[in-house]
Amino acid sequence: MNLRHAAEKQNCKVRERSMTLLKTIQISASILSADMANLTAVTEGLERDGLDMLHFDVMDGQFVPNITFGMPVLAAVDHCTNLFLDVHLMIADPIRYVKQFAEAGADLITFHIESNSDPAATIAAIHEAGVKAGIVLKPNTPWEEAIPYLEQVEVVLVMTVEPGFGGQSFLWDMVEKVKALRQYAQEHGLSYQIEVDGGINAETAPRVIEAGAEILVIGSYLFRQADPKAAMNAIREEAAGLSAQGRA
Ligand SMILES: O=C(CO)[C@@H](O)[C@H](O)COP(=O)(O)O
Ligand SMILES: [Fe+2]
Repeated sequence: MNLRHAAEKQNCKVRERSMTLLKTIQISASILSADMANLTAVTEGLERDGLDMLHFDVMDGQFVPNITFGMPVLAAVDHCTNLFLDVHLMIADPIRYVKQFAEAGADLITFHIESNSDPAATIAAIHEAGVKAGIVLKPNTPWEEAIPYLEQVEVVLVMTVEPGFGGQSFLWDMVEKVKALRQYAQEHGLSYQIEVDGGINAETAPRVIEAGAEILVIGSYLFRQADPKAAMNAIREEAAGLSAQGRA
């Protein structure tokens, strides 16, 4: 019995997942900062609050110094939510696990260009599994290294902290990287979306939105909020304001 079948045995609601990768700001909540003992309740609360995606930070203790969770946690959450599941693989050899994460319910799989897997083959494997694909760039990796893959991916994830841990401070230099990737997409008629991850909060969100980011991963800031719905809406309103001014 595969993971999907195992999880289907749980009496969770039937998925009716909408395609959420639209040209609007999307908030992806990093469950790294969530109360893991109450993940189902946390997920249901955020879904009610209008969250767009759930972000799974998968770490293997090799590619990054931390270890988190894998397919079983994803599969369990998948069958209890309609939210779009955004899986960020911080693992040494992502291509080995693509099929398993797809079966566990991933809607988007992003992997690091700095990992050991061949990027083109990994993107192809993700697409073959019926999942959207994205490449991730660490802060010190020049954005130009992504150029050979930009026609193939749906998402480019710009790390705005060093991968490995939640709760770090935003690296302001990364705003220029987002701008460069947005400009490249415009100049070449490409449709990938730019996701940013790390240190996103009410102060940094407007700056990355202005630069061209459309998917914001938010962990510690969101889970610190007494009213996450209000916090998400404030960021969306700010984005709408920037857009109305022609700044986003
Ligand atoms: O991928 C990572 C860290 O490696 C992130 O997804 C963080 O978990 C985001 O957390 P905050 O910086 O928002 O607390
Ligand atoms: Fe992440």
